[in-house]
Amino acid sequence: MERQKTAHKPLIVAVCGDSGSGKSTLTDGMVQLFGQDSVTHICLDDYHTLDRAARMRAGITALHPCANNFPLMTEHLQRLARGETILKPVYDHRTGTFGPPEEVKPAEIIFVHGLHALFTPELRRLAHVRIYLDPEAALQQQWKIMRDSTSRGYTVEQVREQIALRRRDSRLYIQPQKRFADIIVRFYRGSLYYRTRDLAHLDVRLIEAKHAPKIDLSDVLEASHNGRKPALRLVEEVYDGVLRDVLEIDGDISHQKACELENCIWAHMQEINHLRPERLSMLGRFYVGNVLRQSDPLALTQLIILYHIIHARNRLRQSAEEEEVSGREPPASGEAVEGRGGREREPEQRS
Ligand SMILES: Nc1ncnc2c1ncn2[C@@H]1O[C@H](COP(=O)(O)OP(=O)(O)OP(=O)(O)O)[C@@H](O)[C@H]1O
Ligand SMILES: O=C(CO)[C@H](O)[C@H](O)COP(=O)(O)O
Repeated sequence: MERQKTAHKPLIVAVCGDSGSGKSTLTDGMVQLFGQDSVTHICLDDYHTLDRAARMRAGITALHPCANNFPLMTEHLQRLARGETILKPVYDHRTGTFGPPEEVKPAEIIFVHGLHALFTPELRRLAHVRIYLDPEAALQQQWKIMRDSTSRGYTVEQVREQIALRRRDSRLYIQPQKRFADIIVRFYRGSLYYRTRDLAHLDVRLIEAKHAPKIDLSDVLEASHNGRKPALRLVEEVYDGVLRDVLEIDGDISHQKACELENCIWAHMQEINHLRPERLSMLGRFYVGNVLRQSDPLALTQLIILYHIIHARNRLRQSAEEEEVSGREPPASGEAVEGRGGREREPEQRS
């Protein structure tokens, strides 16, 4: 297998969540910002074992582990992590069938998004940054109906049926992955959404795991005061029984304030500031059917996650340099960077 010469060990960012939870929307903006040729982007839907018709015949949903090729996706991520090129299967959502495989080369940042991106211990070990998308359930349903009925060849009624059929598998196989995330991203409908019904003005919560490496947002929080209440707030909240840091972004933040806060966040990422003038408009983009829209809360969310990614990449580079100086082999992915001590609990495996 060809080995790609990358100056640094690749950093893997896993973006996990249920169907229609906003994984592609969140990830695409970050990928476009770097430029499609500068990062590697994998969607794990390509590792389905059955096409749409075969799944229907077998009475299995795409969320069930048996409908996905875990050995192949794991091997491919291991290879990319080693700097090797892979030949990846391709699943075409427009037709519900597989297309010809495609060659994928590793870049220094590898985005992996999918239903099961944090499902196995090995997938979690490979990921340096672990994100889980957990929008309000009614919102996710609205998003999925809109997307599947405009670009995946389903009628609205068929999408509703699919959602009902998948509920059990989502609870058993997808949602338990939440507990392995460094950051859970929760979009939800707040007061401005209810006044305007505009998806560009959703509220967001970024819920951090206790073990998640911290980034310094103190100046951003300071700048977020706008007279009444801050547009960005860091609070402590009990989530899934655990007290966590939660960063709240107000859906009614003004565009001017959002730009001001974005400036503050960019100032923390000097390494990628050259990307900014040309590609700034890539952040916050989402589709309502076929119509392209822009959302300030989404752009801020993507920028904060980018800040985490750049922070993780710097730590990875630093630990690689230290290993080189000490003459030891660099340790494998996630744990080396995060310095996580404890063992993870497994998602519940039921069938
Ligand atoms: N942050 C957001 N703000 C507004 N709308 C959003 C947002 N995220 C997603 N959406 C809407 O939800 C739809 C589905 O999102 P997306 O395709 O990103 O989900 P996904 O998790 O990648 O789904 P799948 O796993 O089924 O491919 C989008 O086409 C868009 O209309
Ligand atoms: O849960 C999903 C993630 O995108 C899809 O439904 C799954 O990939 C199957 O795709 P399709 O419904 O287009 O056959």
